[in-house]
Amino acid sequence: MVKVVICGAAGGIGQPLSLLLKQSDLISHLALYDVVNAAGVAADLSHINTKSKVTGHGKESMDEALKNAHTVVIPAGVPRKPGMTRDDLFKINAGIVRDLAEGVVRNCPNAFVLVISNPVNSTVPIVCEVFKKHGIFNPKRVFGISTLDVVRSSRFVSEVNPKIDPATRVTVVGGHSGVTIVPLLSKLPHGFVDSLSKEQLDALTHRIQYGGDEVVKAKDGAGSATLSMAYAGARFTLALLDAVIGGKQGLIESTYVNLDADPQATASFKEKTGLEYFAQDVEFGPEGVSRILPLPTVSAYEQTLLDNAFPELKANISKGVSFITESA
Ligand SMILES: NC(=O)C1=CN([C@@H]2O[C@H](COP(=O)(O)OP(=O)(O)OC[C@H]3O[C@@H](n4cnc5c(N)ncnc54)[C@H](O)[C@@H]3O)[C@@H](O)[C@H]2O)C=CC1
Ligand SMILES: O=C([O-])CC(=O)C(=O)O
Repeated sequence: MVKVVICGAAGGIGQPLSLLLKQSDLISHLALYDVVNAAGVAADLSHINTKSKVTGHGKESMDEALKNAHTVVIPAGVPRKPGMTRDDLFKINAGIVRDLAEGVVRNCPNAFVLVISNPVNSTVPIVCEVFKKHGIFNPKRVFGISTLDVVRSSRFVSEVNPKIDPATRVTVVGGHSGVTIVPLLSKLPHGFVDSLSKEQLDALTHRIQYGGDEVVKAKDGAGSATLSMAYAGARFTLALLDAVIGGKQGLIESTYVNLDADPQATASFKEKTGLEYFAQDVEFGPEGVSRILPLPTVSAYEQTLLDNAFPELKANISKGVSFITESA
């Protein structure tokens, strides 16, 4: 029995994400939780003739939704409007994510938890701190979904150089906001980076780091990326399930994790940077994180991007941590 719960399932991301996950035979029960309209979305999806059962759970039924879940995906919360940063969402989304994490503690303490709600750089530490407080923290099972940064990088790179297939994976490290998003383009084939002028490389890097803003601006007050995020979220969730349930080996995705998920691999990085969380390529295994891949040798250009990312990332992490440790 593989029960996957989507928290925020009736939202802009939640609906298409639920639709994509409904297509997977790895899932036997898709439980849709939202404070509004969960029943309607569930009734609609439940008519699709794939294997999983679909149930809807409204405002008062969080515990019922989360009971014995295998995997919990969290796109609950408010999205940005033009002029806002992801950090501006902290005020509302921090409490939403904390309450959902408390629900996980009560109902499915061994679940894999996949966080989409922004600001991811802070909401993942919030989930981890709630779990630490209750003595159930397993860093191999909590993930910040930064896959959209990888998806965008692949797409934008292929637009700059049509020789590069849009399915080519780009390693993106750091975090999920502005300067903390660090694409390692020097690892791409066909001498990709060397073929670009400094201006072209700057423009491409900026487009990847601020891709979210393009969508926020185009939607003009009606929210942020939902469809591309649902695609990225489904890709991540299904890769994890393929490894955990399907036993597939060698599956790798960039994801924002607590570095204790692989203490040996990350000890010297942690000591050098003082960071407890970082997005990096992770290989999945039956326990979730099987290993965190070593940070590849980076170019001087990428080292500067990393140096710019570290202070902001550190501030985002401590904001999330103190939200839990300094509350009564
Ligand atoms: N990690 C990433 O790459 C990305 C993250 N996001 C983030 O995802 C979040 C959701 O975005 P959208 O789906 O566009 O927003 P939305 O407003 O369309 O949907 C959010 C849903 O969450 C529900 N919700 C609110 N409070 C809840 C609670 N306490 N429990 C359960 N459900 C609750 C709402 O009723 C709504 O249906 C935002 O924080 C956004 O910034 C968006 C795009 C990419
Ligand atoms: O930009 C936003 O607010 C939503 C998001 O995280 C993204 O599209 O990468």
